[in-house]
Amino acid sequence: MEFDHILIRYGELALKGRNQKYFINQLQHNIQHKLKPFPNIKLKRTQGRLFILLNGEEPQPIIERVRWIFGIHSLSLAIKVPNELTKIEEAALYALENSDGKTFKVSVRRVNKSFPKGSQEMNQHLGAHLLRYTEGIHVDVHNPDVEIKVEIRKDATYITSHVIPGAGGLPVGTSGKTLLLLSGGIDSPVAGYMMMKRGVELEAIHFHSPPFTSDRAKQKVLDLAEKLTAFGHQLKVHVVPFTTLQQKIFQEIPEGYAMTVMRRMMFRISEAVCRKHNILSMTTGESLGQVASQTMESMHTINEVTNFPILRPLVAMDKQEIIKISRAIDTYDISIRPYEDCCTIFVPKSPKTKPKRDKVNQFEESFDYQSYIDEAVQNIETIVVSDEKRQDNLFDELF
Ligand SMILES: Nc1ncnc2c1ncn2[C@@H]1O[C@H](COP(=O)(O)OP(=O)(O)OP(=O)(O)O)[C@@H](O)[C@H]1O
Repeated sequence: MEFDHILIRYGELALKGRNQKYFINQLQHNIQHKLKPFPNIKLKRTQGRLFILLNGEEPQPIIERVRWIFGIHSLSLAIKVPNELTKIEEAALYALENSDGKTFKVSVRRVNKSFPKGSQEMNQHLGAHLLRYTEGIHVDVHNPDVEIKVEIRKDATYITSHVIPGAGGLPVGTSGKTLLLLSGGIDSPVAGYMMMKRGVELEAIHFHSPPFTSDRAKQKVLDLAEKLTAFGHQLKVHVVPFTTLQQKIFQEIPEGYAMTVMRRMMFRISEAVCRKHNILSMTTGESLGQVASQTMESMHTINEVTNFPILRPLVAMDKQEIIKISRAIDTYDISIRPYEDCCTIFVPKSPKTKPKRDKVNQFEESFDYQSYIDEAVQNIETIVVSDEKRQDNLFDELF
């Protein structure tokens, strides 16, 4: 006897009513993708559950990959036996003996109503059986060390003990797509992660100003993107050549307003990329009050240039909370590598904290920025970062 399956529970999905099928199909697709390196295993779907049939594979590396897939509520190693009482008894005993529990409880769910014993009767029967064949182990129905769960289904019975928490959220791909403005800093990768957790697929855009920002700075962004693929499949990173436009801004716009204009140009370019790739929103790592450009007035002035939704999942978070997540998703060490950001290189030490829309509009009239935008968009380099190299999704701290 051995644990030969992994049972996957998908909590929040159960609430999605008529859309449930669509959500589960996407979840199944995402799991299948992550399990490509294990050709022997099979993924099966029955009412309300997904099962991974291990076919002799070691379970631990598979659990490590699967538990980071959004939409999964929890996982358990499971033993599959025929719907026969003696087999169920044997498997329940194996599950209990392979746990460290000193106290236990049995919870039977009888989905298959043609099984002759009811759930309550089975609880008592299996509880008594386990007590008879073990020593020094007691029943505790309120706070057991281990809960032996028995699901009697149509095809077979599945017995589990430990419950491993999953990543929660919604399957990536079920909530549309957003364009993540990905700098090399701490915040924007965290913002990307938060959106993926709500089921949103990402493409990323990065504004690069060579030779003022180096290849190292670009590589840093690609490394961050690669970390984010742990939660999805692949990530397209659109690298925008930003030097000419930035230099022009620096020449034409009064110092205090250069930062605001630069952000507005970023959103204009991002919107063009969204339109081209059929993406309906943009996401930034802005958090209110964190720096001069992230005041309410500044957001108001910057937002004026686009009517696409700008999602700011970190807007009300403290820096410490953001850092905690960035450590947990393993982007922090990359984000703190020293690098040059296009925003900091050209921009004055003291940008206006309360930039006004009418003033900015007036300043922007000083040059034909649209031609610079068009040129930047035409020369975008798109790099696809995939999750193929990733085998080790070991971010323990969040859960
Ligand atoms: N070079 C860039 N390329 C793409 N997006 C950028 C770039 N610079 C800034 N952004 C976007 O603008 C947001 C605000 O940037 P800013 O530099 O003001 O803040 P930050 O707190 O340092 O953010 P981060 O830690 O994400 O760099 C970033 O979170 C990111 O979404």
